[in-house]
Amino acid sequence: MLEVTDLTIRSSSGTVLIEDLSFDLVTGRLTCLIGPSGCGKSSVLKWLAGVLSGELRVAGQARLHGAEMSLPHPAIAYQPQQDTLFPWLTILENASLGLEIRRTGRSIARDRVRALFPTFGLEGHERSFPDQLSGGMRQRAAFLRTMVQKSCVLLLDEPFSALDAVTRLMMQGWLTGRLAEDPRSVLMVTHDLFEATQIADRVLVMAADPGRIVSDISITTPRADRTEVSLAETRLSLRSMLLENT
Ligand SMILES: Nc1ncnc2c1ncn2[C@@H]1O[C@H](COP(=O)(O)OP(=O)(O)OP(=O)(O)O)[C@@H](O)[C@H]1O
Repeated sequence: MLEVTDLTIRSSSGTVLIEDLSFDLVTGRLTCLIGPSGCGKSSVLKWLAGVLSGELRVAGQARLHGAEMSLPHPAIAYQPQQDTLFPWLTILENASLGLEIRRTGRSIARDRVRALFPTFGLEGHERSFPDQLSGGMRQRAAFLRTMVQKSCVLLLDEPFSALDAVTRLMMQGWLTGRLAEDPRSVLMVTHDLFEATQIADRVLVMAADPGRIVSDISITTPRADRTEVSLAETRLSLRSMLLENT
């Protein structure tokens, strides 16, 4: 389990961007983080990933299985909002980079990643460069790069925002299926309430000025029983919370 305690982030001028944020991420559970634009969702992920701008002032602690962590930490894999693929590397090289950095041998890493290219709709593009692919394909390559890492915590910042509706459903299904086989803690930012209620075990709702958690909702309906209708009430209540806090 990953625990975040009393996270406060201030700008260099002292403005409080995020105040006293505390939450935990349980292994095998997918937590969605929602909230109005600018409330600090990406900043939470960036801090946990160890890539928050150095000019921001941060207080707070992260613990993994009870032990304090220094960030960045190899137990955490991060997919930023932008795909951040290196333009001079092929899609295969980009997608296997996370594994290679963590010392998986190059050919093993590439074989492992190549095997998933069909599932991620990237087959035939192993040697393409990022600027030869659509935004959705680049996002799937970045998602693949994150998912193949063996890290026990995954931070996903709007991982499906560039995907068409059908591909998005396929990737959501793949993610939840993968988590069932190989449980990890997932914190995923989304602006899509339907997505959140379809795949999350829990939804954390943030408000802005300063960024803080205002609601923590567990979704216990089994995923197979989740439909437009069965979770309509949950979506309505999430929407009202967002409207109240925007
Ligand atoms: N380096 C920085 N210096 C000063 N302020 C920053 C910096 N980075 C982010 N902020 C501010 O922190 C706040 C939170 O930004 P953040 O990107 O985390 O929000 P968000 O909820 O992820 O937004 P969105 O949903 O639009 O992606 C914003 O007010 C933003 O302007």
